[in-house]
Amino acid sequence: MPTIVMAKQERTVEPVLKKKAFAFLEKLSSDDSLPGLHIEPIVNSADPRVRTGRVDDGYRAVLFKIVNKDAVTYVFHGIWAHDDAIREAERTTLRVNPVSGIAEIRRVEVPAAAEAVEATGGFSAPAETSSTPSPIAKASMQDSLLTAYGLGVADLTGLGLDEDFAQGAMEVADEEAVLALAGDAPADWQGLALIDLSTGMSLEEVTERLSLGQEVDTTGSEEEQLIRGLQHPAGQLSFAWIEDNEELRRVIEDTDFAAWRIFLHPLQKKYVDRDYRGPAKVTGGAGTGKTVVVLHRARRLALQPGPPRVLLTTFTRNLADALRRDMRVLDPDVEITGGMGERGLRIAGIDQVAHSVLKDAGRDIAPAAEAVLGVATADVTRRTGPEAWSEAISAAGADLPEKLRSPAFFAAEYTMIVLPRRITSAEKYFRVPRRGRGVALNRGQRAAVWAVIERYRASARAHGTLDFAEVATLAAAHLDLPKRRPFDHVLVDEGQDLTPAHWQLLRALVSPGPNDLFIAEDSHQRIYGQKVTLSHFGIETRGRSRRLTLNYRTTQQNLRWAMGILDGADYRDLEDEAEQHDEYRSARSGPVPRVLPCDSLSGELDQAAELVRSWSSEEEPPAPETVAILVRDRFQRDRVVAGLAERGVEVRAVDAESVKSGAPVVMTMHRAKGTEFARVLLFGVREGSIPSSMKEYDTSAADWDDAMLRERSLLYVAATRARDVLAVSWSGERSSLLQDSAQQYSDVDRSEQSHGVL
Ligand SMILES: Nc1ncnc2c1ncn2[C@@H]1O[C@H](COP(=O)(O)OP(=O)(O)OP(=O)(O)O)[C@@H](O)[C@H]1O
Repeated sequence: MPTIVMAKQERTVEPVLKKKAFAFLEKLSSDDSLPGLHIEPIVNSADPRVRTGRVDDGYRAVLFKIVNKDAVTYVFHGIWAHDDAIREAERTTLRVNPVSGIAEIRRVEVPAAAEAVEATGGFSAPAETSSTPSPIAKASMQDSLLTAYGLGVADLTGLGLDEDFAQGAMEVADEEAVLALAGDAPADWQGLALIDLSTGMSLEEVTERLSLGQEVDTTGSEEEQLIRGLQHPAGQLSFAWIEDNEELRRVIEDTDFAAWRIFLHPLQKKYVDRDYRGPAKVTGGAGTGKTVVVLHRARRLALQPGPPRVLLTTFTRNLADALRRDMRVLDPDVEITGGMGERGLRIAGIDQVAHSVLKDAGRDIAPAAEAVLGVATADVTRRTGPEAWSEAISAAGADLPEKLRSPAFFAAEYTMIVLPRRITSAEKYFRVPRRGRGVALNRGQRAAVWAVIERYRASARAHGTLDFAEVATLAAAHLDLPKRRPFDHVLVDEGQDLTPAHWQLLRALVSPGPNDLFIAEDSHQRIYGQKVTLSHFGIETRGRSRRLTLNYRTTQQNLRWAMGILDGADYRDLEDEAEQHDEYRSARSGPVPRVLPCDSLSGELDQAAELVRSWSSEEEPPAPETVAILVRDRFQRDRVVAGLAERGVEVRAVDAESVKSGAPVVMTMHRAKGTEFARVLLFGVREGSIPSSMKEYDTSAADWDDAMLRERSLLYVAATRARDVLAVSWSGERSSLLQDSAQQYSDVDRSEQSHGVL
């Protein structure tokens, strides 16, 4: 039975052909001699392995047939109308790059005589073109980006890049030109290598990232070499081995061949497949495919024999729902279980997991409650409301210094110090080290603080409630006494937002050991809670921490603008290492973000209405639900929905529910975490809204700095939701977060705006 390898498609298969394409490939994978397939070689083709096959009367598939001993492999290149298919087949070759060993599909300039190819053993295709574009910005050699990094043509060809492509690369002077050239690279991996090098990455780093630099194995037949080339890690950017018919169906039926499901970056693939001796972590900017890695890895672990008990978790229920949907798309055959610790894969928000532990524990929760709260009972079903700290401060905070009368201070003190350290009495609280809290407390102040905490706990007990951090801490304590470990592997997405209680719970859910914890995080996207250092919770990822840097979601223009928001801020990751963002890059290009200042809210709403209208009246408008307006809070969200309705533009507020088709969406920036849209308007980016007034963080410089970092991150998260087009508006004073370099990349044109041109 032949094996099918899909080559990444430049064009999607037309919807009417999908069923036929699937039927064709299904037949081909069972028996290539079946009648009706009409697999035929092409006279005068540049590559003797090329074949065409009949999809229907008007369309043919172009394939390469590799016969390696008894095994037959077909590389599916695409489907074209009959005559185009023949032309494509005549001039296309599949070859192994002699330097990198990676398989590449190439076009030759002039169809070569088949005999000529045969005479060379059919392996070195004639006069290949790298389809290097000429309309790139040419520059003098001293202006070239790559020469500025000390690189020459030989360095690039030494990696395996085509000579003419390398020469073109030496002439590019700016990012736009790099992207244009990379988009037309002879092979995906060559384009990526160029983008990496043009951002200042060293040859060694590029070699490592793309698994280059190994001597090409020229042993065995040409067929064997081709198969190795198709299996090369960097070959996975362009070729995917299809395992079964179900996978084939999904690949064909998906509109865009769902690139993330099958064509992984070599680094993504490595982090999916690799076994780790303990906790491991993947970091990376927004849109670098961390979630994709976590999903593939969860699938791999869940499909192991046993099957093992696997948990895939994240910060919110919405995000967990999205992971569940994505897992169904990735592989509907992965069994998603509902119960705690059942064999198979469970996908749930971390607070849902904590709740399940307590629910399953029932009355057995008593020892944990005693250890965490100092009383042997806990009512586990209802949650403490957000007003509880204010009430406790009013009721028991008479002795508090003015600056400590802040619910934000108490929430942080409780989740960062009191709960993780299981403090149940004033005596213990007097002695606890409070490193990192940023505000020193003397004994008298500690007594005043503890009085409020006691009141908070007493009031919750009286109302029969627990807060989320208490639930997670109780769950962790329950699992630790004695050691109950409901999972074999735990994977975490959006790790930067988790609290100490969550990390204690995660550590308690799985025994330390191989592949125990796998964490995806981006500290630039922490929009909840305080900064946490993993090693304080028995989770040591040092030496097993890796970074993804290629953004698949957004354009380079949007990405640069978004990264400008982060400039100058001091971020640290979960290992307490300084974070950087200058390595992130995208291989896509698009318009520069629009910046739309307005004099009044009503003017800003006018602009938003006009913008959404103009997007929807384009020749090829985006699907309505792929347009989003992101705002600071729910109040503003409802105001935008009402304001646009008054202006005749129908948009839909989205909260906990998922996005429905049919109308542009308005959602808070917090809710937008983990989502993506073709076009995004950031609305109301003004001082006092983002960053907010920040009054409640006046208690300490450290709390204030951390809160400011979260505001910055929130705007970064919001800006990085945009795939293609980004616009930013405000009325009144522009947000100070935009004053830095984010502003300089933008396209502000007041004269255009004053004439109402968007
Ligand atoms: N190998 C790939 N090929 C094509 N598309 C990819 C690949 N990896 C990721 N993507 C796409 O890039 C986008 C971002 O991926 P993903 O959501 O995994 O990134 P992320 O790092 O988790 O982002 P964020 O931190 O912003 O949530 C998605 O649309 C995803 O489908």
